[in-house]
Amino acid sequence: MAPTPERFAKIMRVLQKRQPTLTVLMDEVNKPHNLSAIVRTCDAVGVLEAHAVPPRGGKLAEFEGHTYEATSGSAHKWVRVNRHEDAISAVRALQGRGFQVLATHLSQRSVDYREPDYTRPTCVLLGAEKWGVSDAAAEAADANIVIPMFGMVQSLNVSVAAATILFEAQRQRLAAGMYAQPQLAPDALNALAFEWAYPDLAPAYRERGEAYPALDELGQFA
Ligand SMILES: C[S@@+](CC[C@H](N)C(=O)[O-])C[C@H]1O[C@@H](n2cnc3c(N)ncnc32)[C@H](O)[C@@H]1O
Repeated sequence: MAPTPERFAKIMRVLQKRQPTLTVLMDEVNKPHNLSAIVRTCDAVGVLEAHAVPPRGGKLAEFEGHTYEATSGSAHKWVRVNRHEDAISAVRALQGRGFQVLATHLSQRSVDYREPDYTRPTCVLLGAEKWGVSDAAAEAADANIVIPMFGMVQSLNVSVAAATILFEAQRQRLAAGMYAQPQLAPDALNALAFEWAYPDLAPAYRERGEAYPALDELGQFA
């Protein structure tokens, strides 16, 4: 079914602000409501796709499926979560794609989370609720960041920490004009627009190996 013009305009507005160079890597974040809340914040900030190492012993179906839909408020539909086997290989893969990886980790080299330049391609590495980011993953990261804490409790909830850091990234990127013009390449933007606007039609195109329709000069799919 074709989306209403209003719905289609909203899809285009959102995609024009998506930030393919900003992401998170969730390392064994194991509470579904935390995963959902982080994905929801990713959507709000404009993260295009997120990354996760599923908790050990957790069921893949739970991680990829419906258990985190409730808290995400459907955000999981708009932010793809890529699965990785382990944190170190995920960090290396993201660095290989040009991302600086900022591990949320208290160490001798930790800096205040507001110090890094988030206009660079950036991945924020978030740790598991119980044991945080491993020392090995923190070492593999390009920098370690912390949100200063002045209370009796030592750490924040992981989804709260993610939101705090991602909105600092949003603040810096807004100031740099990165939401004022599309960060996605035109072909990628058009493909996502078709997938979001026609979720019932897009799979058949992919199965047939056929290119999606192009946007015409009116910004509609021909
Ligand atoms: C509950 S904390 C983990 C606590 C764990 N006992 C530890 O020592 O790391 C879960 C995750 O939230 C994030 N986090 C919590 N407080 C933070 C802070 N003050 N600065 C940066 N990240 C924080 C980190 O990603 C952390 O791995």
